[in-house]
Amino acid sequence: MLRIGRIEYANCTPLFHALNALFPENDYRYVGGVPAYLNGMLASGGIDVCPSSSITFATHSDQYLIIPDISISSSGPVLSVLLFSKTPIEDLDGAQVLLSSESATSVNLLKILLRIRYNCQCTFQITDQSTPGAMGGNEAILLIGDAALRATMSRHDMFVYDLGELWYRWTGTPFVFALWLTTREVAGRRGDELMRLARQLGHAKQYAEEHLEEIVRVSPERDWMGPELLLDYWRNNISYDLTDLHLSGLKRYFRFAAEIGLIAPVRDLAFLPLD
Ligand SMILES: C=C(O[C@@H]1C=C(C(=O)O)C=C[C@H]1O)C(=O)O
Repeated sequence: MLRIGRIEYANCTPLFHALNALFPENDYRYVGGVPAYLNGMLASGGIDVCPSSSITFATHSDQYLIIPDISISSSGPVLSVLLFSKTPIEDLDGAQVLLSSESATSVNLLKILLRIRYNCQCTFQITDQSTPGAMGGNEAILLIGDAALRATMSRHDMFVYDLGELWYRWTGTPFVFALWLTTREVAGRRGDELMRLARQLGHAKQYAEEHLEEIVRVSPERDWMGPELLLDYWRNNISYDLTDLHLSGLKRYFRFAAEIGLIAPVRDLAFLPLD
């Protein structure tokens, strides 16, 4: 039985809903959590495969395999990866910035944007705080996932920067927040099951795109986001694609990350073979 990590954010709801609706016979075991937790579970062998922070691949590119044709990404605003700041981003030089403990990719994206794009040297502190109001004496806070969506719906008087949008305006390429990753070790033992899952994810992706209105009616996020905003988010912000253009954005992100010493240079992307 494959153990699959399930990110408990609104961005994943359509895909997992579709996977279960299309293939009810699957005996997958789901393990829910935030990305940072699931990244750790995949690394320690507690799960076999999951949508993982994309930078996870880069940290051990000899150990991980990418499931082809699927991601969590955006080409422009993503709506759920947001920097809330008391000052304009270009004035953050010397400031201390709080970083969501749930993230691995977006925290490094922010570091790249601050250093390379805005020429700001900041200090960073990881936090479990999930509202912009809780940043105390710090200058800014990075929130991801549902915490970011909730924060943007509440009242505040801060500058808000959408990291998907900043990246797209800067580079002209999509940003890949999450890749579906497995390990070479699991692929050696359960290659057939992973290939079947990869095929099912392809179908689920298409089904999700075609049934968003149905899915919104039964999704738990509808209660606090409202059906219109949730549909809009799925339709116009979140994408599950992983095209060549996405991969060029991903490689550019890895190059920037290596340039400022966040990771070692990544030579090649490695994919799960599909036959
Ligand atoms: C688009 C998002 O991207 C998420 C950001 C991640 C990260 O920063 O490590 C990991 C998985 C994604 O779900 C989001 O948070 O909504």
